[in-house]
Amino acid sequence: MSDLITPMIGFIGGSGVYDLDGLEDRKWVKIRTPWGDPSDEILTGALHGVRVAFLPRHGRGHPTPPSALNYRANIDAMKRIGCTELISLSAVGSLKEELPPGHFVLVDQFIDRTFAREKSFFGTGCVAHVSVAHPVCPRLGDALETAAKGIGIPYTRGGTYLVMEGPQFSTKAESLLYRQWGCDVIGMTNMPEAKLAREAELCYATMAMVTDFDCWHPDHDHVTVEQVVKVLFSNADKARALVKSVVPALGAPRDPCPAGCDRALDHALITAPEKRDPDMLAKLDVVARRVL
Ligand SMILES: CSC[C@H]1O[C@H](OP(=O)(O)O)[C@H](O)[C@@H]1O
Ligand SMILES: Nc1ncnc2[nH]cnc12
Repeated sequence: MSDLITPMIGFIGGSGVYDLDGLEDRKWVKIRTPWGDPSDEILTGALHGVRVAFLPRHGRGHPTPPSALNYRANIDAMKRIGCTELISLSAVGSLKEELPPGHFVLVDQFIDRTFAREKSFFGTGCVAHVSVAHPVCPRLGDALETAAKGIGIPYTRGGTYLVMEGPQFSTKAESLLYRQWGCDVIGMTNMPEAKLAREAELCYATMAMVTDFDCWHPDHDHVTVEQVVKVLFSNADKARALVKSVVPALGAPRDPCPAGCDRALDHALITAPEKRDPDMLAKLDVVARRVL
């Protein structure tokens, strides 16, 4: 029989979600990582006795744009503080008429069009290739779906999130192309975040919260921050309600992830032990501690 895991639920709050209310024993904690500093201190506490950690992705007050985020430090810091699973709360544009502003999408796939970011904890001195064929943990998806249904949030289960580099919004030609590709929503942050969560063997899921129709839409010739912010704050209130509902559902001691997210590195390392760089291994102390 395997040892049970006592979960600590990590939330990465996107645009509009800079704090969590209702936590017992609230404390903002500074975490340093071998990859540099995360976006901000991490808020720790408990909800209904379940340990929770929260990181505002862009920092409190939103000082950091998507391309300048230290995604490696963010994921490492969340694991270092003890998270066993990560739930991202993200603002997105909609690429489908049937996903209007205010709608939530439990995305299950990503197309990564980012190009100016560090995308892996591994590299020269310790090479690893993990599978991201299924980047979202279905167990977290089930819990988020039940919570969304329970509190009456309009949602869709399943969808593809196109991750663009930004910070500018898309051109109309790009937006139309992504629609042809069958993408559902568009944003700037969930890659390489989801890939890094997989490398760090953390279960990961995103609740994508639609703020606007991207510029493909006949009624939305331009996306503007003003337009986005109008919807952002009511979405953020729903997201905070979602957190309160999903945490108790995920809090019980559990078996290892049935989808294997927490064993992603089992067959990923390819560098021979005698060729591994000790400095690199030292940096991987938390991310890859189970296999090194
Ligand atoms: C303020 S709209 C653009 C911004 O919002 C999304 O970020 P996040 O996923 O952190 O909510 C989007 O990806 C852009 O970074
Ligand atoms: N239309 C859009 N494009 C990219 N990122 C977004 N975040 C919110 N709306 C967006």
